[in-house]
Amino acid sequence: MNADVGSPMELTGLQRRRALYQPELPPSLQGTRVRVQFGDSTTTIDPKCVDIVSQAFPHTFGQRLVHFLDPDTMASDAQVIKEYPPIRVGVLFAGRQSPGGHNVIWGIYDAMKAQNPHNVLLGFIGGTEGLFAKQTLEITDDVLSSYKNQGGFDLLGRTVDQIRTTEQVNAAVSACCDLNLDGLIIIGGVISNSDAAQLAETFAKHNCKTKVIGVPVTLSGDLKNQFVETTVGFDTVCKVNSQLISNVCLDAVSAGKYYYFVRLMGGKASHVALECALQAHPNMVILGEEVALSKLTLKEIINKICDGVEARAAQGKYHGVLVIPEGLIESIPEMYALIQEINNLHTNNVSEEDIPSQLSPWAAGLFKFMPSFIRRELVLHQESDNSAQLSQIDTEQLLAHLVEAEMNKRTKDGKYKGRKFSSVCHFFGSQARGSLPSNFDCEYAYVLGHICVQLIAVGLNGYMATVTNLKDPTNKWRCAAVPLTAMMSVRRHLRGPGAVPIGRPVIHPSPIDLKAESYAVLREKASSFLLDDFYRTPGGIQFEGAGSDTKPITLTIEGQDYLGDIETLQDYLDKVKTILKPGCSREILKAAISSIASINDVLKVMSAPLNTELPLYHFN
Ligand SMILES: O=P(O)(O)OC[C@H]1O[C@](O)(CO)[C@@H](O)[C@@H]1O
Repeated sequence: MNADVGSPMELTGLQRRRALYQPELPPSLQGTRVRVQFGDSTTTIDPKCVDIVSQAFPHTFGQRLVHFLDPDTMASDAQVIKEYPPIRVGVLFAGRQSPGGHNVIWGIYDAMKAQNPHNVLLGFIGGTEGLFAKQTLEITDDVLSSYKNQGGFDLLGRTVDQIRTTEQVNAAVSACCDLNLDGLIIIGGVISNSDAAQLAETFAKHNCKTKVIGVPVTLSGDLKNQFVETTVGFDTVCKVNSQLISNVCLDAVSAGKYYYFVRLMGGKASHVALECALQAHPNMVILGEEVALSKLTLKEIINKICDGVEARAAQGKYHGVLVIPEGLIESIPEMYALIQEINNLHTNNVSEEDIPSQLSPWAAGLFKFMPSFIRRELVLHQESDNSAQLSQIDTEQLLAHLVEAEMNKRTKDGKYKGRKFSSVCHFFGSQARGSLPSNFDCEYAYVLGHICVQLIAVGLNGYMATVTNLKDPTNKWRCAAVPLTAMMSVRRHLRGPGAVPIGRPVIHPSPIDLKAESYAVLREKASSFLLDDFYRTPGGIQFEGAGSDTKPITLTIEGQDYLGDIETLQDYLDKVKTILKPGCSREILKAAISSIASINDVLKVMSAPLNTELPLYHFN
């Protein structure tokens, strides 16, 4: 565990100002009389897995959905939380760092103190290992003061995101019993929330009083389903990465000599890459989900990139920006098969050094074809969910290396007559993950913290705190809670009726929906992105004034009533106001919005360079 955890660093002027930002609460959480309503009983998101999940979670499966009611909502069956006897709650960061995590703790603390000043909140220092070792820090106003609205997870730190083995689960149970906890709040992504479900089941089975609640916090944005719209940290990370990508784009076009290969952290799914591509408009983006669906081989991907380089060279352009998700490597069919073989060898305790000699002949052939740096990275020890360490595999360098080789070959064969291809590689991971959180993440996290405390007060176990309608202003957010088992499924071997479930039920990362509007928009723009250098500069995160309340494009596009929602576009319109004729009023802006007929029009406006004339807005 890191000795510096919990020791506040000196705050800069900006940080001190950020510490003063007070997130808002939606009406359903304001006041002392919070009301909840129980909705339908749940099964699981995959109807084929109902039996297997219910058997694995006999005590916590099938619980009902919970909704927090606005003060003016009439509901005769609403349960009013009237009494708040003193409680003791533990909280830990169980997943990877994600901006906004500290605000979950702040939200928990404020809600607990509002309920009963005698409530005690204990933070586990060092995440899961701190939980097993009962290493706690009592959260107080003083402790929190320099962590409000700040990035990082350094108030408590984290270690290994796993509470799974019998030994680990037993240690967690005895920590909660010894510390006499009424609630345990686990902050993290799919892995941590799956472990939270298991722990909740164990507590229920042993009639333990501790209630386990999960909070969706991961930069990857992949804990997303019919109940969870987005995760804490995704917005900030996409904003920071989009800024970095757009900086790189402007640098590329300025010098006209490099191709930048940018890999983005974000786990197996490509949510971060999709959002950043919609924000910054790089020349090319290759998403893992589309590669997996089309079963594109590594060679086909390289040819696709080289064709793009050639097409640009035909226009006299020798620069460009390619964005890929870190999960791309696993989506390439032959690489997936190789990684699976390596994972199986790890599971059988074969050492990193011995893995190459134990691969099957075809896998050994592919492994040998890889540059030595990739070979070294592919055999690294696994993540806590037994998958490859995606952050450690330099896929962008592999692509740059193979593209260069192919461009040289095309030159030699006389097919390509342009200038020599030159690349620069980047991996954007911790640069964004350690950022000051956006207003959206600050608020979302703080609200989730409040929900957790209400759930413990009602005595619920094995739930995740959720908020929907996030594309709208906070006063329209809908607070709720969903049983963790409702999000669980089991991977199946084959598609179709003969599919056999394998493995244990967990919450799986959700891939990008290739039928969704946001992906359609990206595809529609692909050829323009490739050839026109249609770069967009979203700039740095804004904390105050115009732009400070913008939400992820993917979130707002997928929101049901996006077109009718003036607030969502307002910040953007504030920015383009500078190009409108003098005297243009707010009413005219509103009229302009209501005249936007289709999503494509909206996106045309959003992607237009800021000095472009927008006839749509010239009303006076
Ligand atoms: O910083 P680390 O420990 O390499 O973790 C990186 C991993 O964590 C995540 O951010 C969350 O699981 C992944 O996107 C990424 O692969």
